[in-house]
Amino acid sequence: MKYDAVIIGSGQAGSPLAAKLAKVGWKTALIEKRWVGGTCVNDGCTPSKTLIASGRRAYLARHSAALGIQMPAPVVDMAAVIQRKDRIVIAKRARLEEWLRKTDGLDLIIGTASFTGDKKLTVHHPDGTSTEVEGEFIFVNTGASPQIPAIEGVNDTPYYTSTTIMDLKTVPDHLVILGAGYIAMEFGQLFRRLGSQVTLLERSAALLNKEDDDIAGELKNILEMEGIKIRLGTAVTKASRLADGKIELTLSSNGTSQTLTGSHWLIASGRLPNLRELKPERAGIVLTEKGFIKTDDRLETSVKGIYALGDVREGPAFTHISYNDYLVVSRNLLDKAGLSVQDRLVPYCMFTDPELGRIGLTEKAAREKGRRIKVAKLSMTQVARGIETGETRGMMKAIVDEETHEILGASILAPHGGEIMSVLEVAMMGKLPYEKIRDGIFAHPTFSESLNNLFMTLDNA
Ligand SMILES: Cc1cc2nc3c(=O)[nH]c(=O)nc-3n(C[C@H](O)[C@H](O)[C@H](O)COP(=O)(O)OP(=O)(O)OC[C@H]3O[C@@H](n4cnc5c(N)ncnc54)[C@H](O)[C@@H]3O)c2cc1C
Ligand SMILES: NC(=O)c1ccc[n+]([C@@H]2O[C@H](COP(=O)([O-])OP(=O)(O)OC[C@H]3O[C@@H](n4cnc5c(N)ncnc54)[C@H](O)[C@@H]3O)[C@@H](O)[C@H]2O)c1
Repeated sequence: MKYDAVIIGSGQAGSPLAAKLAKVGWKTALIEKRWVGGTCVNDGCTPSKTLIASGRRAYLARHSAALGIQMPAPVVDMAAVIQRKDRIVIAKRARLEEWLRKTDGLDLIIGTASFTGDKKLTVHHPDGTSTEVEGEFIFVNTGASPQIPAIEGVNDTPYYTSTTIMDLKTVPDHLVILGAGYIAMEFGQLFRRLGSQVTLLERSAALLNKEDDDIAGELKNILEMEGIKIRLGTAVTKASRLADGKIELTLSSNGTSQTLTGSHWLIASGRLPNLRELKPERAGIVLTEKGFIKTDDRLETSVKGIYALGDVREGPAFTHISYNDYLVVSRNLLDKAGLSVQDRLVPYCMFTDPELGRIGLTEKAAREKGRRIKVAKLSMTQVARGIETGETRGMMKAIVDEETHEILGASILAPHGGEIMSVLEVAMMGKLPYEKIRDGIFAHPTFSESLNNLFMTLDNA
């Protein structure tokens, strides 16, 4: 079958791109091997944030006495927690599938695509049949999957990934997590709040080494205060399953070796692109050193007419970035917009509690670039809204250019940190000098109002 556009993977770029191209009259095929919606809907943002909401309820119930409300200790009904997550995920996936199937000019093909040549693919369907497909344009949005490190014994030791752990029917006694990145932080806090003992094992000496030390340190304190153990500079050299079903990990740290036993093991050490089945080499697509698809800044691969979007490229792996990739590609192809992914603002939010909302440069990145900067900092203990709601953990931090006073970046470790960060993102989009935020009127008493106070700290700096 010949198409104008063939899109492989129905992730956060593939689905809207397929619908958009079909709508403007391109004969379009969207090939998906599993479930529409990809990682975000089925294994990522939607299920994890749904579970995290349950964890937060348990936490708030346990801490309500501080606000004068006495409650019995919460009982976690894990089966109900998982059922709620499944209901929300299934409904979201179903809505998306209905929309795709109703889109005129779009064929949703269920099966696994493999290149057979330049712009040619075979789709292997679940029933064992296959279809040959050809596209004038091809868009790869196949996403990424958990990376499993080559640790001795890993294949004979039961482990969970971020996908499989979201189907647990009982709360683990002791969850040991390999890694201390986004997934480890979010899931570590979630399971601690549901009642698990939690240990994070991170091989780097520093936590979240892309973030400023004060921010990473503050978050570490917050998680440790909740009872999570974080072991930095720790490598796992061997894994095994004990006779009682527990897992045993051999750890190496500072030249010494010791063992750690847990009831469950979650591997959260990064993700690798889904390319094994796709076989991009058959189309002559060049990969990066780390094995992701290499593109130019308009997302075209080394083969003209073949594009790569989302996590399958090397770059920030977020839903909103994949969606922005779709906008860049579609607007360039359809409107000749000349958009590029270079220098785009990349916001992100780690959904710990408090959240870490981030945008632009950190202090350390700005200094490494030799930028002349001022740094504004405010503890959440000084934020009126935080004091009133009993949520004073965290801090706000912003980096401004010493000369132009433009905001270069912000780290907001606070309740609703992602939302507060977005206020500063808009200021950055408009290239506002920080004084506009310092003197702007925000409703009282909101968290965002304290951005006045954050930038006031620069008055005497
Ligand atoms: C636990 C977790 C939590 C996350 N939380 C957040 C968050 O809070 N915020 C955020 O911004 N990001 C979050 N992310 C990251 C986010 O989910 C991804 O960056 C996002 O989904 C982008 O994915 P994508 O569009 O590149 O592809 P995906 O959504 O991964 O879709 C790829 C699709 O391609 C299909 N596919 C693969 N190979 C083939 C093939 N050969 N043939 C046919 N189909 C194929 C797959 O089945 C899949 O459906 C999270 C990720 C995880 C794992
Ligand atoms: N809120 C969000 O936006 C959100 C939430 C979850 C996941 N995600 C996305 O999913 C991606 C994957 O998350 P992740 O947590 O798996 O990866 P990550 O890259 O965020 O963190 C992995 C961590 O594991 C460590 N590590 C790697 N190998 C190790 C080993 N052998 N032993 C000990 N530590 C090891 C790394 O040093 C790193 O700190 C993220 O990069 C992010 O893009 C986003």
